[in-house]
Amino acid sequence: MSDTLKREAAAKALEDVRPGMRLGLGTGSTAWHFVDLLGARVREGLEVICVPTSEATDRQARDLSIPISDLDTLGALDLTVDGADELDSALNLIKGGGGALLREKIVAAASASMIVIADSSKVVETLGRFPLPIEVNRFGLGATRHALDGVLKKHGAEGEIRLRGADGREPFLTDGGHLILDAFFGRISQPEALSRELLDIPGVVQHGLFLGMCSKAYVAAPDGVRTLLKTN
Ligand SMILES: O=C[C@H](O)[C@H](O)[C@H](O)COP(=O)(O)O
Repeated sequence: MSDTLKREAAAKALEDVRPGMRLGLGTGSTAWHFVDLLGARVREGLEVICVPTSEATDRQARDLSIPISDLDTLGALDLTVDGADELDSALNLIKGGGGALLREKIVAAASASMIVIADSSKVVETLGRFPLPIEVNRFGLGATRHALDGVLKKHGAEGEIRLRGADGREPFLTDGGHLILDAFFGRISQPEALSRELLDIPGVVQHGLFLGMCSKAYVAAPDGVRTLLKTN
């Protein structure tokens, strides 16, 4: 996705921001543009209070003098704007390509609504082409992988599970100090059941399926930005 398209989707989401809102700020290269544009509006006098979903977004927002708070102080938010790795027509998502899925899900769940900004290449008929990020505790990794293998098999996964960043280097660590396992499903035909089964594994901290959380998506393409709304 070109930066121009990312910025166009981000600019559209900015139109939904009202003075006084408590905002969740997403993570990733598309959310970066939203935070950047929001920073310009804050400089012009827009009053909002924001909760970032990662250390990276926290740094970006502070550099732009965007007022920052946290969920301990605010408890609930009005709106979260975030990117996604995949979205389907029901606005179910795969997120976590950048490893921020746990904080992103906590912040989105605390928000009255969630808007996703993305380009049209992220829209899929069935989720699962993008490897599903699964955040796991370091302790008991072998047992967690073993349990995950069973879940992947049951759901007809086309591929395997990979520990992120582990190819000869230190594995990738999330902001919460956990590991990420990327699971290659190919297609996820029963996302709700898969979500429950993953969360039933004690070593799984969270996964990147965001089901029923997103209310609206702005999808940018060369011929303009489309608005997708949650139907159910
Ligand atoms: O962990 C990262 C987030 O879920 C991102 O929002 C997601 O990976 C999309 O990122 P990008 O906008 O860079 O494609």
